[in-house]
Amino acid sequence: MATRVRPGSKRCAVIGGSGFLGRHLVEKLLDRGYSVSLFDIRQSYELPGVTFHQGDLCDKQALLSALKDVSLVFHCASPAPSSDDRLLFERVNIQGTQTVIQACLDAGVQKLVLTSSASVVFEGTDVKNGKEDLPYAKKPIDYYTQTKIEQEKLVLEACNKPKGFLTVAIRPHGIFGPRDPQLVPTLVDAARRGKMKFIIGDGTNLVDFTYVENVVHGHILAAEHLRADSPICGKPYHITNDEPIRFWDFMSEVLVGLGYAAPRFHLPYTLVYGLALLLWLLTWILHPFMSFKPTFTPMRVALAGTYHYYSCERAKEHLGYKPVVSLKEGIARTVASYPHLRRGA
Ligand SMILES: NC(=O)C1=CN([C@@H]2O[C@H](COP(=O)(O)OP(=O)(O)OC[C@H]3O[C@@H](n4cnc5c(N)ncnc54)[C@H](OP(=O)(O)O)[C@@H]3O)[C@@H](O)[C@H]2O)C=CC1
Ligand SMILES: CC(C)CCC[C@@H](C)[C@H]1CC[C@H]2C3=C(CC[C@]12C)[C@@]1(C)CCC(=O)C[C@@H]1CC3
Repeated sequence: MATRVRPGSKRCAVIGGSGFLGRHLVEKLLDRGYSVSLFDIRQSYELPGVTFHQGDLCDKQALLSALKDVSLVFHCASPAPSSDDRLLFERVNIQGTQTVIQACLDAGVQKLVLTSSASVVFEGTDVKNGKEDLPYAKKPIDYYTQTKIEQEKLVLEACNKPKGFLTVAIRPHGIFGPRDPQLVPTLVDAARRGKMKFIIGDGTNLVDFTYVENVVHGHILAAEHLRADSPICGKPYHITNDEPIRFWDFMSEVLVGLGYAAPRFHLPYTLVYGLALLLWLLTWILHPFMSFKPTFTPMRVALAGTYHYYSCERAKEHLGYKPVVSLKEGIARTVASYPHLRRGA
């Protein structure tokens, strides 16, 4: 076992720090006086105060050099859900997270903050104001979510006060903001291909979308409250904007803000879900001969047509969490950050 790093040291590591959330987290940590050891499979930027370590988190030796003299680790790396690659999710999110935990123990790290997902309790049916005591999904919506469940269990079970290793999991939902490679680009791509004319279901389903800076704020609060005498050790926390919005109103605000028309015509949920399932089956059967990625996957249809919003009361009570950017402001900042995705650009 390595020597423990001085508690209270402001040197931390961000695994997945080159990604969308990771980079916002790194930027805020620097603002708050931390120095950052960034570990990622790719380098996307350089900043003073950040030491970049390139490597795969399944490689313990590579991790160990990034964790030297670090007391606090944020683990926010994952393959993208859209990669739809079961073996990759298992290797990185499950085996890789075991490696991260072992490397933290070997390096004498004291605190590990995992970015989990509120979807670990979502089975494709309505969740209204879901609290952290909901059971994990027995039938998760996809392989990505299945491995996020296993990953969260591993990290929370690794919390060990006698060993001085404390863990906590943050469960954000529908993260959006500048530089997001997923939500806004997928939406705009669908709009440009004329696929955003329809509302799935009656359009009244409420959903959480969380501005990235609120997610970052939740992570830093969790790290700074993680002490042996605090109630947060080994627990998961929902972090949302605390402003559930109709899924289709959110999509419309982003689309209209970027100059596209809002969806108007309604289609029954079960019809679209059935079609998406059929399409998914067809792409699976045909995948040896052709590669085709449908826009409307069963997972996206379930997310677009059901209620899924979560209570962040526990985070408010234990972490003093309160969103720092409202949904309206978050949408305005996001829309302004994508001039290249505007209609006609
Ligand atoms: N975006 C969202 O709406 C939500 C995200 N989350 C969680 O938040 C976290 C961050 O997500 P987000 O920022 O959107 O994702 P990104 O894909 O933008 O960031 C993840 C980063 O991890 C890197 N990475 C992937 N595999 C490895 C590996 N084996 N070793 C080292 N680095 C690796 C990625 O590299 P590369 O790009 O090359 O794969 C990328 O730089 C994830 O854990 C995700 O599950 C939770 C809820 C909602
Ligand atoms: C084509 C449209 C019907 C939908 C376009 C937007 C979607 C790409 C996004 C709407 C909800 C998002 C979401 C995620 C990814 C992007 C969306 C499907 C996650 C699956 C990302 C990873 C998670 O942990 C959960 C997220 C839930 C919401």
